Amino acid sequence: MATLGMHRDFLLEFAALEKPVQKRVFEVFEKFTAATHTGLHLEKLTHQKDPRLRTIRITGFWRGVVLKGESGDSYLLLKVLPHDKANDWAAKHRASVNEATQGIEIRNDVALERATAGLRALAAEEPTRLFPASDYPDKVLRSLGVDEEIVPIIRLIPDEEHLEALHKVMPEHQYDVLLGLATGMKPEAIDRELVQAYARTAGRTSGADDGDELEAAMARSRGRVALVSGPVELQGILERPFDAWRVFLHPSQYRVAYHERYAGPARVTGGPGTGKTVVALHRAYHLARQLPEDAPDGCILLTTFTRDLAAELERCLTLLVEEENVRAKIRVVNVDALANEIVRAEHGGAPLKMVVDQKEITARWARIARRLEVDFTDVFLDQEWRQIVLAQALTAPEEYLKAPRTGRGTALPPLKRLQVWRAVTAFEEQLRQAGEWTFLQVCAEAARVLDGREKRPYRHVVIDEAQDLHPAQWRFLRTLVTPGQDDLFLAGDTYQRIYGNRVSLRSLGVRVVGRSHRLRINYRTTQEILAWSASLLTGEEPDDMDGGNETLAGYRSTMHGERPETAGYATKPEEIEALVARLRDWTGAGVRAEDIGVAVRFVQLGRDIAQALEQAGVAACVLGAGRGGTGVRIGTMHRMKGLEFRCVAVTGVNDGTVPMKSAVTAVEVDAQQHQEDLNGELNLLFVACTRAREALRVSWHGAPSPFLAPVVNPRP
Ligand SMILES: Nc1ncnc2c1ncn2[C@@H]1O[C@H](COP(=O)(O)OP(=O)(O)OP(=O)(O)O)[C@@H](O)[C@H]1O
Repeated sequence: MATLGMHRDFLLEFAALEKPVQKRVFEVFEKFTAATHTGLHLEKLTHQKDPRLRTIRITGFWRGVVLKGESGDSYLLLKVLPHDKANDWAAKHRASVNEATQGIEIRNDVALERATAGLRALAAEEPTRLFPASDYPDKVLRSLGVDEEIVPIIRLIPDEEHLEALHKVMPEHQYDVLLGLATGMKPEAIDRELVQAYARTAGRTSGADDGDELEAAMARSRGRVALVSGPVELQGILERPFDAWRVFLHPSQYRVAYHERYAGPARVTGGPGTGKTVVALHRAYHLARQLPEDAPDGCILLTTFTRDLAAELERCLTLLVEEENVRAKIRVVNVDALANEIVRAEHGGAPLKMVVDQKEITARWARIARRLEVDFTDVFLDQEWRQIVLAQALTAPEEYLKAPRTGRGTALPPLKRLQVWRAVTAFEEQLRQAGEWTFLQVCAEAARVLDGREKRPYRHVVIDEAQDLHPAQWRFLRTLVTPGQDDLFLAGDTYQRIYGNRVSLRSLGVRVVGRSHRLRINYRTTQEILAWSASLLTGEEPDDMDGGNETLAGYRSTMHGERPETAGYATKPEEIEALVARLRDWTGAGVRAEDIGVAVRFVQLGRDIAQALEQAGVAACVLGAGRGGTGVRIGTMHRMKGLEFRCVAVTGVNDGTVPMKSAVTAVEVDAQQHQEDLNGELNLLFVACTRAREALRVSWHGAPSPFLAPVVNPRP
């Protein structure tokens, strides 16, 4: 049987075709997998750079471009284009095998020749070089897979912009390497992430050594080429062309997700949109397929922070895992709901009486502080309770007296600590007497319950959005699975931490040293949106939850689009009116209302916007308002976490609102906490902005948020 490979670009072009044409495409290419390809009419052009590129008729208007292996037994589907464009494409391009990765790569020879002439002329006048030989010797570039034809060209490039102009014409791997170097990655890191990753993730190679170079190269091109085993698989891929993440994992994603076995907890980190969730989903799938046959259903847990995110994970998992018996092995539920279920079962089955309203909790602390005459504010006591007492699971005053208070900015001598402890005891006692719980207490109790049992409920636990979990939640997660091989797999990004839960994984028995991997290519957002959003963070260096610092070096996107738009207004009604007009522009340009997100710092502004949209006849719904809905999605920045939209408008980014005063501890109460809270608020804005795939608009009324200073008044 012939080997059929599908290039990622082919799938993306297929996605944009009309249904009847898609059907024809399937009918044509199905024949390749059915080994009846000999009867297919593959046309050769008279003048072409690569004689192995052939075109095939799909309809009178559309043609496919196929790379035919020398042996005639393997084919790679590359493009589907209108007739003339397909011929033109096939005439100008050439396929080759990369020297470092041994994977297949395609280049536009004609455009490269033209670009070289242009760059030469430019280089005569412009002395700056992006890749001077003194910094990037030939030997280093060649070892990373930049070949002898490309090296002389890139020596002429003056800046990143000119490199980007070559994106679509030079071989993709070589462009990835050069962009990585240009954005600050070290050659060793590129070698590890882009070169070695390919070597380790070579796909199915059956028969590949028997002489067909194309088949072997396709098998080594993970992330760009998917090998298709037959018509059913072909149909499976073509049915959901927008979900390329199911099939085309980048090698740096693949090697993490499909690593055979980790000796202990492992972790994937990376900026927004780098595919951490995608990797977590594939990891769960991999683990489920590795289980012995007699493993019970639901023995792998896939979990995350909130109920909404868990629902999204569940939806994606169902897309990814088609085998029912494998899917049944994975249970998806959010951390708090699972802890609640365990505690509830332990305490007789009745629903737990939860205290969830933060205002109510703070008011209780205030009453206790007054009654006991302790001189601490309600906010201070609440933070001390959550961040020290619950975080370290302290149960006695002696423990609290000795406890380290890292992360808290006010020193507490022993007498003061005893005062705090009295307040904590009173607060907890009040909850106990009323039979009430807070979320974190439920997690702590669930951990206690499971700790006392011999058997752990899960074989593997995969955790998404791990950066926001509190130590009490980590302790609970730790008790769900026996420590050892593949026990915990974490996906998270400390730049997106918005709940101020600083944790040291090591101290919680989660050691990821040597098993932590960072993703750097953004698949969601354009480079313009990414660079703009990242510049908001300038100066902030988050920790990596493991004692080191995270870095944004090499974090990049290969997609391009418009620069984000910023706009300030005198009043709220004016800002909303302009927003409605922009949303109309977007829908008028063909963007579905559901693909538009409006992020606000507090829900009331969201409601005002929803009302204005309703009056303007634009369908909209406020996320988390308890009812589903259609139309433009309006949500608080917290609700935006984990979501993505084609167009995003972040609205009401005013001084005094972002950061939100009430969410930031006063500097007099605790200077360190004050800084942490400010970082949390900045991260929140970053999270909201990085939800946008194609267009981002940020607006305010009155004075703009101080966080916008780097972009609204760019420094010279
Ligand atoms: N290999 C891939 N091929 C195609 N699309 C991908 C790939 N990896 C990720 N994506 C897409 O990129 C987008 C971002 O992926 P994902 O949500 O997993 O990123 P993330 O790192 O978890 O983001 P965030 O931290 O911002 O929530 C999604 O639309 C996803 O489908």
